[in-house]
Amino acid sequence: MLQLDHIDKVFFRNTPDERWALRNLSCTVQPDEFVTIVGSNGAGKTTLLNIISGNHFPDRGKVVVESQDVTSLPAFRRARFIGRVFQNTTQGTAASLTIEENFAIAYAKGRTRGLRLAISEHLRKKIREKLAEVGLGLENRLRDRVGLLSGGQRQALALLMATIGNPKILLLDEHTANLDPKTAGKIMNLTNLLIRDDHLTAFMITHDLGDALNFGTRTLLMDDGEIVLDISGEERKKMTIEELLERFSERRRKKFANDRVLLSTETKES
Ligand SMILES: Nc1ncnc2c1ncn2[C@@H]1O[C@H](COP(=O)(O)OP(=O)(O)OP(=O)(O)O)[C@@H](O)[C@H]1O
Repeated sequence: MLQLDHIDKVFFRNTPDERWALRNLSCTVQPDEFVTIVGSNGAGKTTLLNIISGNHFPDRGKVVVESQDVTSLPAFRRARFIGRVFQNTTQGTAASLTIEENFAIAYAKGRTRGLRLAISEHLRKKIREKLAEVGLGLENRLRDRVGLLSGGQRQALALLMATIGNPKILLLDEHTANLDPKTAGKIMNLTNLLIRDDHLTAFMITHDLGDALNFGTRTLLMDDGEIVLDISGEERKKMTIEELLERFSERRRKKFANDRVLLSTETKES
């Protein structure tokens, strides 16, 4: 489904500030896989999503989606088959537009024809059905401005908008990090439902090691531009947070360092 082949991404190459965000990174992901990504500070997690989405191009290596080499395809051309949701709840939606106008834009994204923002009855019905499934009471508020909604409601909208055009791949960049635990739980349930029902191949960056192991089907642990651990199946089912951290230390000969990850682990333990 998705193949990342020997990817290097270097910022400020040949300057004193040279940064290797990704180093010779290879990874093959099958359809229906839901990959959670955790890593140390500056490990390259967001850069990895940017390489998949086409927001960044690799300095070396290939990105292949369903046997098509998309390495040099820009983000707007990939929007047809890739949806993305960000950490910032205001980033995925336009506050000054109504719910249905936001959906119309999301639906038109990546399509060469039908770039009109007019909303057909068919689309309106589809939006209502999707919103009703979420259970946030938004299905009867299609003409409300998105700026009036709560962070959780906006993030639910961002998720539905990212998937309304039937993408193949869904990228989630800490999309629950700015929400309170209860709302984050609801958004994760919705995420799971959408991934399962729409048969999406998904990637989710999280700073919560528990979520990384509990959600999805496979976990990548990253450090310094590389995948240190790639866990799935029975091994993953049995894996505890402590074991994950131990395995990291064994491999890298250092302690795992991500302030936000360690903070969220400590908060849960106390
Ligand atoms: N646009 C950019 N310009 C210059 N350097 C960048 C850029 N984006 C990322 N980097 C650098 O590349 C490295 C990887 O960054 P990235 O944001 O991918 O890491 P991350 O794992 O998502 O980090 P964090 O968990 O701390 O958010 C870091 O050293 C970062 O400073």
